[in-house]
Amino acid sequence: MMDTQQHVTNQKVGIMGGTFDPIHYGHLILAEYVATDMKLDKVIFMPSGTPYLKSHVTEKKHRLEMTKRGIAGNDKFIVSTMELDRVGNTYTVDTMATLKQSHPNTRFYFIMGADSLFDLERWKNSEQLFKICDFAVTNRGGTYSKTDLQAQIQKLNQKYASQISLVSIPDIQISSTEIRNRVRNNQSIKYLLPANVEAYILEQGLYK
Ligand SMILES: Nc1ncnc2c1ncn2[C@@H]1O[C@H](COP(=O)(O)OP(=O)(O)OP(=O)(O)O)[C@@H](O)[C@H]1O
Ligand SMILES: O=C(O)c1ccc[n+]([C@@H]2O[C@H](COP(=O)([O-])O)[C@@H](O)[C@H]2O)c1
Repeated sequence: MMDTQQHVTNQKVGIMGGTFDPIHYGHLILAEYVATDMKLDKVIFMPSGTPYLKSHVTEKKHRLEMTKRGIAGNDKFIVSTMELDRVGNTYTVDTMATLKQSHPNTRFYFIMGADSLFDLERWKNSEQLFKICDFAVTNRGGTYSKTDLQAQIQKLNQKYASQISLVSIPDIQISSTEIRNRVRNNQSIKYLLPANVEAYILEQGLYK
């Protein structure tokens, strides 16, 4: 696991969780906007080890390398291998409980898109998760109306006393699925993700 200890004591820290298969500008813009709006000191990109709801996920070493390349050049962004190193299905509650225990004075914000918000109650031990960390959520490509999002946030905040904030970002329709499909179909993925990640995908022959 990367040593995050020295970076995150007594701070406000975002956790940008994802499969990152591959990382793209949607993830990066989301993390940057949340960091700015919530005045975060750091954002930890946390590639999921075994995302139990997804099938055919690319090897961990490739997703880690792409994530490292994707965040390069942003001093606020770091990568943790905590979930990649853990054995078994990846549950956010385990990650956040471990982080909270080792950094009791740090305020953690789990960052996510609206699709995740509507699944959140079905995540493992979500009631415990709501108590351990705050959430920063954004719309995703205009999928939900602002009213629906606000209603869902209000519902969860009332039911679980959770702290979920809505952050606005420009609508970005990019998804990792689309990038994988485009590579498979020999279509360009330029400008959907950082050039060094694109180069890595092509060098390694991923998603063919
Ligand atoms: N374009 C985007 N705009 C806003 N949020 C996004 C965007 N893409 C991903 N996210 C959010 O980032 C988090 C991690 O996403 P993930 O790594 O699964 O990427 P993805 O593009 O959704 O991948 P896939 O297409 O394989 O499902 C999720 O909470 C997701 O909602
Ligand atoms: O803990 C859970 O039950 C859980 C269920 C689904 C997703 N998550 C987390 O949500 C983040 C985004 O997931 P995904 O599958 O959209 O890449 C990632 O950090 C996952 O580990 C967590």
